[in-house]
Amino acid sequence: MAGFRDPAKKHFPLTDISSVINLFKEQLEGPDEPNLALLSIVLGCIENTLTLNRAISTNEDDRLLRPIFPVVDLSTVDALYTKFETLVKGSVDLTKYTGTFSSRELVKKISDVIWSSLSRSFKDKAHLQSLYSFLTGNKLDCFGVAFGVVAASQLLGRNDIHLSLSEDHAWVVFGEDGTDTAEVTWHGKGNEDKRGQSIALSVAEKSWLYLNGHPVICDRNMEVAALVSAANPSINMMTDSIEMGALQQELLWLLYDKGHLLKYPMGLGNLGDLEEISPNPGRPPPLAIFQEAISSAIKYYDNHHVYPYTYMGGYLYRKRRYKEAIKCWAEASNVIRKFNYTREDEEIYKEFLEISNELIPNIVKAVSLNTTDRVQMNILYNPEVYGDILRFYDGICEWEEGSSTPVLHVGWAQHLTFSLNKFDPRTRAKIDVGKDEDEDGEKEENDENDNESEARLKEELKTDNRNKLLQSKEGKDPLKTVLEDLKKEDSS
Ligand SMILES: FC(F)c1nnc(N2CCN(c3ncnc4sc(CC(F)(F)F)cc34)CC2)s1
Repeated sequence: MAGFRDPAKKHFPLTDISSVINLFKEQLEGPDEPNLALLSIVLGCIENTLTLNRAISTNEDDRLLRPIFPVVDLSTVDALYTKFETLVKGSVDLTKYTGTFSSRELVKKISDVIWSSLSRSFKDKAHLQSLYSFLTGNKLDCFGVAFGVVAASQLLGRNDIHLSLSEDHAWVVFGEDGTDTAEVTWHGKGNEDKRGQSIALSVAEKSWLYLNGHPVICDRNMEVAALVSAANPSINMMTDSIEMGALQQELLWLLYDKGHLLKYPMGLGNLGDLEEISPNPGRPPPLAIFQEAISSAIKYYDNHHVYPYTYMGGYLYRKRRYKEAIKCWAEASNVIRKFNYTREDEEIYKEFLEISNELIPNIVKAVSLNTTDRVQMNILYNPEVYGDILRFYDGICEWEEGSSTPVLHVGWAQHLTFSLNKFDPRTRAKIDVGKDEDEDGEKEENDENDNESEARLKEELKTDNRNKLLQSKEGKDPLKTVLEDLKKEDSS
C-alpha cells in the first residue's frame, strides 16, 4: 500500500504552526504508532524552506511580503514518502528475514540501503538530519543516517528496532529483549565506520561517546522527540529563523506535556535554550527545565550525562551568575571523571577546554576588573567558588587517569594557575580539600564547617578591611566596596 495513512492527509496543506502541531498531536495520540518517515519529511521540508537559500532582504516591504510560513502541500509530502517507501521495500526482501525479532543481518541490510544512497559530499553541514534532505539531496549527517534506518525499519514493520542516543553518537537496539546493539552510521572525521558491529566493545572502553552503558534508548514517541530536537532553526552563524524556532519550541512543549522528554535530557536542554530566547509565559523558566534535565540524567542514567550540567552552566554564565555557573561545571566534571578518555571523545574534550581556558578565565578577569559590583568581587573571596574550581580540575585529572589518551597539557596548567592566582590568598587557605571519608567511603558532610568558615572569613574581612581602609588612600581600595557590602549586610 503506497503512501501514508488517510487520517494524516486531512491536515494538508499545512499553512501555519498550529496545523503542524495538530498533525504531530494526532500522530502521537495514535491509535497507530507515529509515522517517523512522514513527520521527518514534513519537518525537514519546513526547515529547508525557512533556513536555506533565503534572500536576506534589508528593506521593510520585502519582510512584509515574504510568507512567514511555507505552505506544505500533500502532493509534495506524498511523493517523497512514496519514494522512501519504494526505495526501502524495493531493496529489502523481507522473505529472507522470517524471525519474530530482527536479526543483525537485517539491521545491517537496512543500514546499507540508506548508506548506499548517500552522496559522498559534506556530511557535517547543517540541515542534513531529516528524510527531506535524504530524499531531495541524498545527504544525511551522522544522526540522520541512524534516524533513517529506524524510520525504514518502521516501514518494514520491524518494531523491535529502536534508536539509541549518546551525547555525540547514535546507533540502534533490536532483538527479543531490545538489548542487541548495532552500529548503523559513522562517527566523527577520519574514523572507519563500524556499521553492523555490536557496540559492546566500545562500551567496554568506558568512553564518554557510548556513555559507558547509559545511552538514551528511544521508543517511537522518543524517536519523534529526537527528530524534533534535531531540527535546526539556524539560517547562518548570526541568524535563526524565528518561525522555525517557534515551531520547534511548540513541538517540544507538546512532547513535554505528553511525557516524551522525561528520559531525554538533551531534549529538555534544547527546550530550555529555546525558552531563554523566547520565553512562554506560564511555562517553567529555563533554569527549571535545565534542572529537570539534570534530575532525569540522575534518575534514569546514573548521572552519566555531561550536557545537562553544561546546558545549565552556559545559561548561568550568559546571565553573569558566575558562582552558580562554576558549580555546574564542577558537577559536569564530576560526571566526566567516571569515564576514560578515548580518541573519539573530542567533542566533550572541546567542551571542557572552553570552560577551562576561556569561560573561567573570563569570569576571574571580569570580577577582578569590575570592582564596583560587590557581589561579583566576592567570588574571589569565596572558598566555595575556589573549591568548585579545584573540583572542576580534579574531575578532569581523574578522567585522564587510566585513559589511553592524555587529556591535559601545559596550556591547561597555564589557565589553571592564572585563574587560581586571582583568588585572595586567605580564601585559598580557607578551603578544606580532602573531606574525611568515614568507613563506607561516603564523604562526611561538613556543611557546618563551610558556613562557619564563610562567617569567619567575613569577620576576618571586616577587621582586615578596616585596618586596610585606615591606611589606604580615599576610595580606590577595591576592598572598600566589599566592606560597605558587609556593613550593609550587618545592618540588614
Ligand atoms: F550543553 C550545552 F552546551 C549544549 N548545547 N547544545 C548541545 N547539543 C545540542 C544538540 N544535541 C542533541 N540534541 C538532542 N539529541 C541529540 S542525540 C545527539 C547525538 C547524535 F547526534 F545523535 F549523534 C546529539 C543530540 C547535541 C548536544 S549540548
